[in-house]
Amino acid sequence: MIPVYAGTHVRDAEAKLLRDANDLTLMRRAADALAHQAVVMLKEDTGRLYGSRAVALVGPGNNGGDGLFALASLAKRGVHTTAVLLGAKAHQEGLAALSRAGGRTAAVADLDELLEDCDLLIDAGYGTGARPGLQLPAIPRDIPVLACDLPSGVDSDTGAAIDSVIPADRTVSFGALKTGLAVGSGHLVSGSICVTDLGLGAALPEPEAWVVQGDDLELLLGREEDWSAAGRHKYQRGVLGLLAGSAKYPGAAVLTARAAVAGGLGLLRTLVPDAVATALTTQVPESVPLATPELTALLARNRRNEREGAARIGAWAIGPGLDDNEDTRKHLAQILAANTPCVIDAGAFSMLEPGEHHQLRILTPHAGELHALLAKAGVRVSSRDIAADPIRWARWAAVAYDSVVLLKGPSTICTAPDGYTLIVHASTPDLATAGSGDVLTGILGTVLAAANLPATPTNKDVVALGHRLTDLAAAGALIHAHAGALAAHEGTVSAVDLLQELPRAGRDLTFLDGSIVRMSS
Ligand SMILES: NC(=O)C1=CN([C@@H]2O[C@H](COP(=O)(O)OP(=O)(O)OC[C@H]3O[C@@H](n4cnc5c(N)ncnc54)[C@H](OP(=O)(O)O)[C@@H]3O)[C@@H](O)[C@H]2O)[C@@H](O)CC1
Ligand SMILES: Nc1ncnc2c1ncn2[C@@H]1O[C@H](COP(=O)(O)OP(=O)(O)O)[C@@H](O)[C@H]1O
Repeated sequence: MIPVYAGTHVRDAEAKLLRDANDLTLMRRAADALAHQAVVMLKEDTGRLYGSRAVALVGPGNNGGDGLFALASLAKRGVHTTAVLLGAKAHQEGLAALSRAGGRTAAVADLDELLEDCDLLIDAGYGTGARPGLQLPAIPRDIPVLACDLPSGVDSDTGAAIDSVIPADRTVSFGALKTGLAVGSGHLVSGSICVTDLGLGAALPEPEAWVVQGDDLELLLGREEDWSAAGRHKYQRGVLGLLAGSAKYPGAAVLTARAAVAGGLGLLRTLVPDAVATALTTQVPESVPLATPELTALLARNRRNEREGAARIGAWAIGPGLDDNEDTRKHLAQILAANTPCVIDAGAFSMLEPGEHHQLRILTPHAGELHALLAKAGVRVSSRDIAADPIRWARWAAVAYDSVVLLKGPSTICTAPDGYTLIVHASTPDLATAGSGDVLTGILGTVLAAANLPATPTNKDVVALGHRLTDLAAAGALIHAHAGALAAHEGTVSAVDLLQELPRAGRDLTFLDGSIVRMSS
């Protein structure tokens, strides 16, 4: 897992380590890393270094200073370098270094002409010190862009980006991975990210979150396999209850059920309306229907069997395609009262109330659903605001609903009520396809059912269990994302394609590092 820090915290840590305002130790390290990546990109794009052309947008602060020192280093290696000064002032030592190395400066008015014959644009405009109201020049899409610390126009604390943000092909993040590069639009415009260690160490506070990598799966699942695992019967492998589907959305229940079964469940019990039952019987023959009268008896028996380590239903997946009506409200109330761990999605949100409870719950909204959940809890925030600062609003909902929240989107954010947060990156935008979320709910249900969690956490272990649940949520999102990557490799992605890739995805992940983030020193 890669730790993530708010950009302003990294900036504070850097300031703590410097002896005085003229100390250039960290800036030189940052500039070296930037120049190194510029060399790599120039060689990749042009096949040569000597005689290639690099232009840098240079802002008035230290971000611009990094850019000037990096350009100076490129100029010494035979690159034609030009610094386009964005403000009235620029880093003085950086300017002097560039001039000594034979680089030149130009005004913004000259930018268009310079870009006509440019192999690489270094965006050293604004970094962690950017304030709202930036004015940025437009950059043609076909020019390779290397961002210094973060793309200009991205908020390093939240991932919000202004419309004129300069998207990068590659970003060199100094000192640590910043939140603004890990989530929201910032994640989408950063290209591949290279983190450069500046030795900030103890000067940094606790990480704000962690980006999960492909090879973290085993750790997140926390399975302790021993010889006895092979002797488990189906109830011990995990039994999932499914409350989903409606006459309008029968397919959602089918997708969730198929995902749960494909994930390696012991048994699936399905509580679905008649309109869905036939589809389930034919399309998921492994599932066993659960009739309404049986539910009460089974929930009661569950409590007894739990003590014997073989719960009749170890977890519930609730919501895909579900209708808000009297019957489903009654079933939902019964299931929630039984305190079994559950994943709650889509159609169930309108029937959910904020407040404390004694149940392990994962809620899986997208930004629109999070908006509605927060509104019900008295928090007025638009979907747009949520997209601009997703960690913050996912945390609000986690507290308001006393649940782990898995906020869906290009970066999936899993957060516990105490703020513990994991981020999972999708490796393909093709995951955003109808039914993809239903598949995720099925995967999460299986992961929960297999985890053998206590039905009623005591106050003593509630924080630790919140973390465990967050880990499991991230594990599910990781498997889902990897199934998406495998399906995308074959062509376009549908929810059924995801289902087909699921068995391979879980197995692969033990060996893969699917991250776009690399650590370097
Ligand atoms: N600290 C360190 O030791 C290290 C820092 N490092 C690097 O420094 C970066 C942080 O540097 P920074 O703090 O100087 O801020 P930066 O992002 O250059 O921007 C500040 C300048 O922009 C201006 N400005 C801002 N918003 C504006 C607006 N809307 N419209 C107009 N102007 C605006 C602002 O103006 P002012 O507020 O002064 O009026 C100020 O002049 C960091 O990302 C990393 O790259 C590395 O070298 C490692 C060591
Ligand atoms: N731009 C994107 N790139 C990658 N993954 C995405 C993107 N947008 C959404 N996703 C993922 O796709 C899935 C969509 O889920 P959801 O919105 O619930 O779909 P549905 O309701 O149709 O099943 C989620 O796992 C989400 O994280």
